[in-house]
Amino acid sequence: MAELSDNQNLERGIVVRDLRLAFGDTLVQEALSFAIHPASIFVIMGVSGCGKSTLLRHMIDLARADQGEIVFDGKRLVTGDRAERAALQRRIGVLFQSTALWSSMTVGENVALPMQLHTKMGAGEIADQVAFKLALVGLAGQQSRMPSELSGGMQKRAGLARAIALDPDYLFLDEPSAGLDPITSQRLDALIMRLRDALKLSVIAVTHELPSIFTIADDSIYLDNQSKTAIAHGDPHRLVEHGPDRVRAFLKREPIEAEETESI
Ligand SMILES: Nc1ncnc2c1ncn2[C@@H]1O[C@H](COP(=O)(O)OP(=O)(O)OP(=O)(O)O)[C@@H](O)[C@H]1O
Repeated sequence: MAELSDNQNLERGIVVRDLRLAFGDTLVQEALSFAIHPASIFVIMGVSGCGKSTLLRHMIDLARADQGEIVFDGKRLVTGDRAERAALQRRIGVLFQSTALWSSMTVGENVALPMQLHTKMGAGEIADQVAFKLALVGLAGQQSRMPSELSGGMQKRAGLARAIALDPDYLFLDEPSAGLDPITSQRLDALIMRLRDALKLSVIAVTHELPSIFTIADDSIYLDNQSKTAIAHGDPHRLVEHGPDRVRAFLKREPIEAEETESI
């Protein structure tokens, strides 16, 4: 992890320093230090239960670590005052695994909601923005559909349109391809990369879908279940050849050691 030292003071982007994640006395991960560059896709990977979602929840300020810090564009997340944290929240878009569209609202109303709640935009401007965001995710003209009428892949796209409603700089995705067939999953990967490029988004994705990892990740971190810390950081194409044994096994889908299997 020596390369991290070069990235510890990003003016733009996210820096995580010496983060410790625990539930009471139960350690999940510790000594996590890494940097995420602007307009890149960073994948958090590791076997089930290693702490990927827990790390993501800390990074979007839904949980507080007892040690370490998370810095967005040079500003510490945890010690920032309320106004600063609220401003930062607006720059973060999140797509949870469940997508969580409001089922009683149309797709258009779902995407409009963050703008109604957090901006002073008028109805016409919001309608324009909704149309623009839906077009960006390949759902042009789908405003009046109900979420239940959409396929799983379309629901993810609608969730993405809502996640980017406020033009965030950071987009967090928790298992974006979960439950999707391989083709739909591939299309979602292409969309995520398009959003990175078109909107200069920094995307932070939790996933253990190997095809997705190799397709979308500019950079990645592997959270190890045994040592409770990150044991690899970098481009997955490099890690699959030159990473530690457990990381190569994970990326090659080879059988993992018995002690690790027991904790799954
Ligand atoms: N609220 C909680 N209270 C106590 N322990 C928790 C809580 N949430 C998660 N854990 C534990 O923390 C560890 C990490 O969980 P987490 O969900 O972050 O893993 P994950 O890598 O995202 O797993 P998966 O890939 O299966 O979603 C697990 O051992 C889990 O049981």
